[in-house]
Amino acid sequence: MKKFIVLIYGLIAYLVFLISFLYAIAFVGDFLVPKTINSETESTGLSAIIINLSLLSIFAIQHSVMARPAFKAWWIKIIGKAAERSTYILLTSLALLLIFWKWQPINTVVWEVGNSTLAMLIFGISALGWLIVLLSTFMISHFELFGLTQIFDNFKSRTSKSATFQTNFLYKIVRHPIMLGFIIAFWFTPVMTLGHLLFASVTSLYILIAVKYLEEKDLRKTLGKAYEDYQQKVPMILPFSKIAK
Ligand SMILES: C[S@@+](CC[C@H](N)C(=O)[O-])C[C@H]1O[C@@H](n2cnc3c(N)ncnc32)[C@H](O)[C@@H]1O
Repeated sequence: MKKFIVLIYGLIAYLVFLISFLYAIAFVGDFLVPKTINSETESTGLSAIIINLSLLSIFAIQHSVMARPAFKAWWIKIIGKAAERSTYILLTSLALLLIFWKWQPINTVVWEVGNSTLAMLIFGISALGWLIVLLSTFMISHFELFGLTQIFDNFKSRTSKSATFQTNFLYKIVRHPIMLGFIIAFWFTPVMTLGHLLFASVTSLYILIAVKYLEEKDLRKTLGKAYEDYQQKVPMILPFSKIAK
């Protein structure tokens, strides 16, 4: 019975992730959904900036703290190994939905591309960014990354194998294609408002810091020389850049 509950819980977490991921595309792209990054302004000036920075900080803290091995080791004792990743995904998705819900648009235009062909091209590049994000998750192990492997293995009383270290496909070009995809998706917009610029700048800065000082530190600890060699050969986030580290 407990295994069945964990299975349902993990499936719900994955569903919430799918909703938040699809909503993120429409939110950042400013189309289709009722509330986007450039919706009607509710508050202005400093209060909007403070609210938005607070929302992004909640996400950053949740996303970074819960991903650390020490936190995971402690948290697994409480929640159980099978449900750990699903819980992480669920809380990450809820933190994202909170951003979308409470985001304070600041609609001063920073740039606007008038030429419709160029605007479509920029929009297309942003869509490519989202596609890179999604495809890269499958290159690592989509179902393990989102906790599905763990809940199904638990249901079938099998031991889950952790995802293997990937150095092929897009991981041959950069070490963090998922993050590169996000950066492309956030920056390529035909209409850049101050609110969108704040969102793109803060998230990009967070990505760079989290990847360099948290994720890679953990990966070096776990994988040792194999990861150090990978760092020497493949650039972190900027494709074809000479300095890998
Ligand atoms: C959200 S994913 C992001 C992966 C990577 N930073 C990226 O942008 O493509 C985070 C998880 O991927 C794992 N990871 C990072 N690089 C990996 C690789 N080359 N192969 C397999 N797993 C990786 C990390 O250990 C972490 O559990």
